[in-house]
Amino acid sequence: MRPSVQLWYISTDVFPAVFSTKFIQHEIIGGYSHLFTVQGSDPQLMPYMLLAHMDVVPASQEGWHVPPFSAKELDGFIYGRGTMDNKNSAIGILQALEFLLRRDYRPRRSFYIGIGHDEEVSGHKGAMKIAALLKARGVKLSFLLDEGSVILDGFLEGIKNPVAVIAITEKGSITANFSVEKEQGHSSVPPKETSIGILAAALSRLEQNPMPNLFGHGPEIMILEHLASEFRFPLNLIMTNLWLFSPIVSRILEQKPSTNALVRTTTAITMFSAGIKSNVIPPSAKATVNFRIHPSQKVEEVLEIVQNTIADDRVKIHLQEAFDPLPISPWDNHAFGVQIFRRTLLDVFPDVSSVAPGICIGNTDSRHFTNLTDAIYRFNPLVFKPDDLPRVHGLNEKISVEGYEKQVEFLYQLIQNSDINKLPEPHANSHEL
Ligand SMILES: CC/C=C\C/C=C\C/C=C\C/C=C\C/C=C\C/C=C\CCC(=O)O
Ligand SMILES: N[C@@H](Cc1ccccc1)C(=O)O
Ligand SMILES: [Zn+2]
Ligand SMILES: [Zn+2]
Repeated sequence: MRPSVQLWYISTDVFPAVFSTKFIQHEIIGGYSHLFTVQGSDPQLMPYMLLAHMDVVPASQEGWHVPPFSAKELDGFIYGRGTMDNKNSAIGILQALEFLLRRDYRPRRSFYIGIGHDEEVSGHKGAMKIAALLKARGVKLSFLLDEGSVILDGFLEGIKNPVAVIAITEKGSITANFSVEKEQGHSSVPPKETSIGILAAALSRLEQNPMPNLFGHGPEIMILEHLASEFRFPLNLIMTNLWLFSPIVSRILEQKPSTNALVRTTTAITMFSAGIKSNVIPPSAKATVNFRIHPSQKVEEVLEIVQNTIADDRVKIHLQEAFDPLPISPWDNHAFGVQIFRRTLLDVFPDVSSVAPGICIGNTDSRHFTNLTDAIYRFNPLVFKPDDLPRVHGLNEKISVEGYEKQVEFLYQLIQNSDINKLPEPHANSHEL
């Protein structure tokens, strides 16, 4: 069935070579998502996949330097919702492919491009359907690359150079609805506790008692181990001796929200509603809490802690969505995807001094592809400074024109680098990365 609405930018007008090339098949999945199959010339080589999404979260009209859906350019930056998350990848992938095709490049290794339309609401109609279709076709992937981490610049005290962090797992998630019901009545004769008071106290206990700091129990410690030699003295000594210093380091990491997210299951009270009139005892109070689960925990363990912390059975818990952290993807010298990323980063980002494995603190469409490969990597070739992080889902999301060009260049090189059939022997130089 041909959907009635198609986004103008994924079209034959914008990407004429992509849409007219014989060895590329284009399909619309779930009404709006896109799947491109690029048939390589050598069927012996195992295919890979590039994933992106074109849907976005809402944007308020206030607080932006330019209207959030104008994509206006200001001082070398393109502003707009989706410029970092994740239209940059959706268009960047097609743009890189378009350039290669115009230069008559025929890939040797087949690959798939998936562009989802419902990532921000879990990807059940887009990415999940694409994954099911590929599975039904018997596809196995050598690796998959999606959004989820970036090149970090100035995030860690004591590291001078930008470092590429490639997420080898992503946190699990629980979205839980909490409610308290109590009898309605006249506010002149209030009970000792109202539904609002009971629920507010329970939520406050959740906030006041964060989940345990699990630094060292998951792959987050690998980030620091990989980056140890990047730190200036004496931090480098601390990072190379985490067996001794991890208690101090874990305390330091939990000070800032961005690094706190790496060391524990986070608790975010995101919605609250209650009350119907100023002189009516409220019959019910409701709240939504979003937990992002540390790689070393499971949904069940988190829920048990939640129950024990709330310790009040008048507070009812209803799960809206819950899934465990994702499996850990391979990270060693034989991991084909990692080799390709390293080499491509070396080609395109000479300033990046280190490539380290990390954790994606949000969730991505790639989590629907675990049946097709165990080598799922989440990485966008964008340089992030600390003040860029709040722009994702926030105000003034932007990408520099140069940054976007670098993203296209990265993908342009990555597609070509993936065409080697044998991994180069690791040599001293790439080892250091
Ligand atoms: C040791 C490393 C030090 C500091 C790094 C700390 C935090 C920064 C981590 C990640 C930032 C990267 C990406 C942007 C943030 C979240 C997006 C994740 C998934 C996106 C899914 C989506 O909402 O569409
Ligand atoms: N990617 C979004 C939306 C999402 C939430 C929860 C599960 C799946 C997707 C996020 O991490 O916030
Ligand atoms: Zn998002
Ligand atoms: Zn995203």
